[in-house]
Amino acid sequence: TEPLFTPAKAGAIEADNRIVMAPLTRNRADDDTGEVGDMHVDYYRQRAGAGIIITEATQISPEGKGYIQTPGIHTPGQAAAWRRVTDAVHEAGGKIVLQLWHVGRISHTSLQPNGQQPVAPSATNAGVKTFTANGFEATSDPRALELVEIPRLIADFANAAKLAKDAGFDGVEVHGANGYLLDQFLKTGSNYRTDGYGGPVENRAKLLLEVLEAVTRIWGGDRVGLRLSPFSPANGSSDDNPQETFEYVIKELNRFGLAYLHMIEGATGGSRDLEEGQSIDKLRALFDGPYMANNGYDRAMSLEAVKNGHADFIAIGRPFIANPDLVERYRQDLPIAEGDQKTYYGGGREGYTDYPAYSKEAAE
Ligand SMILES: C=C(C(=O)O)c1ccccc1
Repeated sequence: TEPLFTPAKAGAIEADNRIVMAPLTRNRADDDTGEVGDMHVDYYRQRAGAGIIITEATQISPEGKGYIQTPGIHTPGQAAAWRRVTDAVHEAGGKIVLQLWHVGRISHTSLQPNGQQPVAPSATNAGVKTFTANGFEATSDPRALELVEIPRLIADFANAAKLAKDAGFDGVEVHGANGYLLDQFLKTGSNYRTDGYGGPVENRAKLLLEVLEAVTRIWGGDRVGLRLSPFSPANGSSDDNPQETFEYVIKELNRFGLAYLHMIEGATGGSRDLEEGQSIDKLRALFDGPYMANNGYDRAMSLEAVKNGHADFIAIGRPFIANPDLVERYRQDLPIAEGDQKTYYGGGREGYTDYPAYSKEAAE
């Protein structure tokens, strides 16, 4: 058997195969309650063939929300709604972890409690757009978090991690990528703080490490993953020296005994090319635990990357939209269906739960 289809452990999480369903925002949660519903139960159950499912990004607090209709994990009602999803995935023999998300400055006042400003390490607008009830809108000017607010922010991550445990997940993934709050603190293009959380990389990495401390205390390191995007410009993120920044961060991760490191290799959903002096392999070599590679992997690349030892797991996103049985299709080398981009974000069951598993008839 191809190593890609053999069982593996991501810390304490036992996976039937090495193919992971990557987080995919689909904007179909109830916008008022932040709760998932019946169609999420079907959507995730249909995809339980993945070795591990990572849920769509899920905000840890009202302040951590940055788009319409993204789900939350900060109220008992949201946890109860997610419990229906995890029960269904487990019944179908799958494993599922929840991605803990705080958007930071990638938000809009209309999405914030009391129409307040989004929060960030510094009062610098990302200069990108987000989706609100009025469609695509420029992100609002954020305010800089006060030093005294940091403990409450860490407590919000801990509260969400606890609720995710109550909801029956097999683990959680901390979202440290794609220009959201934790990535905003890590990178020099968004963190201009002059206190202990800004300036040298040791300071810029402090919040991420304190969040990991809090979340692993609840879950144990072996059920906590972390997603990073060192070289991605997503959501207006940038760093003067990402290779240096992330070599430091990854070395610091090893003390937590994490379930896995989920690495976006290159630009999120885009080019895998790196600049002179940048090396994914160097970063990968610094991490002691299971390595989950992401960004543009197709069947051939996935087979190769696991076989040659580059990765223990391959996280694949968009192909899972229209191929609920992607693992089976890769196993048998069957045709891969294309998803309809018009129904990627927002809407109902169309383009969400109505993609069928492969069948000969449909293919003819
Ligand atoms: C959570 C996201 C990410 O990590 O990029 C996201 C958000 C909105 C649209 C696509 C992706």
